[in-house]
Amino acid sequence: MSPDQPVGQSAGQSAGQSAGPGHHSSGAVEEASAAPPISSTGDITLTDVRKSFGVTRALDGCTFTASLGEIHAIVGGNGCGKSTLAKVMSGVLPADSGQVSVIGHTPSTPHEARAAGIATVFQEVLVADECSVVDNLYLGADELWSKALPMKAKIRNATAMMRELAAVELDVEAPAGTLPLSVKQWVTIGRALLWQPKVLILDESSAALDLDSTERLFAKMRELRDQGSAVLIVTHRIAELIRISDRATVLRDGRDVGVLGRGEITEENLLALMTGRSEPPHVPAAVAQEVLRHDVVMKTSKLRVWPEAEPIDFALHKGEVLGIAGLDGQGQSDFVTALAGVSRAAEGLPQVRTAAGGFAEIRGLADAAAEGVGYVSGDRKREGIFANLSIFENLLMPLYRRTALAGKLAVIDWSSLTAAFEWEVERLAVRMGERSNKITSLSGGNQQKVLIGRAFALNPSILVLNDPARGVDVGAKGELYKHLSAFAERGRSVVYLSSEIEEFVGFATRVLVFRHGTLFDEFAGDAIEPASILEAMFGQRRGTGARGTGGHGARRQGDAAAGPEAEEGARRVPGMIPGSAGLPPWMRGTRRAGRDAGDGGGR
Ligand SMILES: Nc1ncnc2c1ncn2[C@@H]1O[C@H](COP(=O)(O)OP(=O)(O)OP(=O)(O)O)[C@@H](O)[C@H]1O
Repeated sequence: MSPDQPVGQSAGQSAGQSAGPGHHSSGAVEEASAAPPISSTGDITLTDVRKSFGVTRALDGCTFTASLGEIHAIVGGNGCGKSTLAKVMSGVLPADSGQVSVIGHTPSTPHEARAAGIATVFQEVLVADECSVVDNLYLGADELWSKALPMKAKIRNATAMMRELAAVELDVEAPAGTLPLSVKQWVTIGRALLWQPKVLILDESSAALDLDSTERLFAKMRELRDQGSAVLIVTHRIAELIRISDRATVLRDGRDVGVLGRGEITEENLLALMTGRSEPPHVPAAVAQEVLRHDVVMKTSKLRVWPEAEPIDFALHKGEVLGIAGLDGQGQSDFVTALAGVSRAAEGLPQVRTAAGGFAEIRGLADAAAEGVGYVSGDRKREGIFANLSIFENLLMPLYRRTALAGKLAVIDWSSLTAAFEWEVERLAVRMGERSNKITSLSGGNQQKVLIGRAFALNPSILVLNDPARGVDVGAKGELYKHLSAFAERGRSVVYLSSEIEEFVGFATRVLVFRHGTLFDEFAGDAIEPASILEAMFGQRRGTGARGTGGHGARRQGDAAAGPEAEEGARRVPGMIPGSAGLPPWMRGTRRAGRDAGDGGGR
């Protein structure tokens, strides 16, 4: 640390000082208004920063100021330069020009940044799968204090840290590769927190976290802020951002276009600054009741996502936009991946209406593709992109065979492919350079748009989307809803799983809430409203009940009142450890309430 580094309000803790995991006690969740007043001194000051990648101007004269003791959001559309700004502050990328001062430092390497007390959690979940959790947590730490720390102490620290952050009892010596995405995300966050940073930068770090976990992350962020650190967050989850941020800086096309104070951070203001327009995104009116009278195009009968879960009788109608909600790990992801043929349910097969008017079973991806069922995953790294291929190939590869002239792969109809590419790229507003560039040259949100474009390009009759808008900016989300609604209005159907319940409002015609691996409640039309859906997710029935759902019996009536034992029993799944139902083997007896159980399927 340099001598002129401002000292945080708490703490007497210097950057890089090991606080140890035991230091990280969960603070009570309080609202942003409890924040200390923001100092006007620019503890973090970037002035007129420019950074280009070839012809792409990622930062084009960007100025950014944040203070110690605040939670400051960096917001903007996909590809506007947020991650680049985070990387410049973290010493990952050098600025081409402009001044960078982060608590008195201009780090030129990540190592320098870390030594100065700047810790960053990057957008992609960077975990070495083959290494243990403890090694992952201490990754990159060896040269400094952790070298002196005996392995036993590291294991103790790592166990305590994961217990506190992720609320799981982990075997921290086991390889991290088998962990679900949400727990891996906690490993990356834990790695940053081990340093008790003076500046913590979180780039889309709640994207893989469920509701409970996000609350724990918020508590941690507030704790750090109250201790005098600056917490900078990049997120597209507007509702979360409004709740947690003390200030927000909005970027557009590589420049800062406005700073909003606490009371000014509203979706309307953010959208106006991000897009330069003031009208909200167009969302067509719900056609909830009408659509339920349409033909059934997909159904399940007594399908069980887990062996001991209650069976699911479900019907999707022509023209429907069906939202799927639930706390993480309640079976909703297993359900939608089964619908799309990506995974198999424990019992039963989904059925889809065929062109001939009958129903065909979906046993796998080939059946799904043959019957026009498309799938978009929110976990693009694991289930979506081909990192070594171009943007063009990533969007259109599944079409190569279809468009091959005379049915031969060797003769590809490039002109129709190009037309399809241009159509999808334009309507999804993908911000990109050359189409031959690797897909990894795109920002995270733009990569996701390419995956969505791929699904549309296959012209499916049913589109199953598994949390597709992760990392997609609010403006582009509005566009996506518009395209999906238009798709449904043309007589197609949409199944849309989201971890952000606000996404359903004004978009879905019906929402099904999952709990304990089965349908728990249902909302349609005007009843689709975040607070009620949230209550249902936590076991309070507020909707019309899950119609057509078989055999919930007594537990359906008494779910909320049945008490912790009944709750635990209901979650028990064969092959899992009693008392930690829903948990894979790498988790031993747990205090987590099963809410954020690793949702291995489809994520
Ligand atoms: N390594 C790179 N090579 C080429 N272009 C890049 C590279 N990194 C970023 N870009 C481009 O710079 C622009 C800004 O990217 P950046 O990742 O900072 O955007 P972002 O605001 O974080 O977007 P998102 O919200 O989608 O994550 C984009 O157009 C992106 O394609």
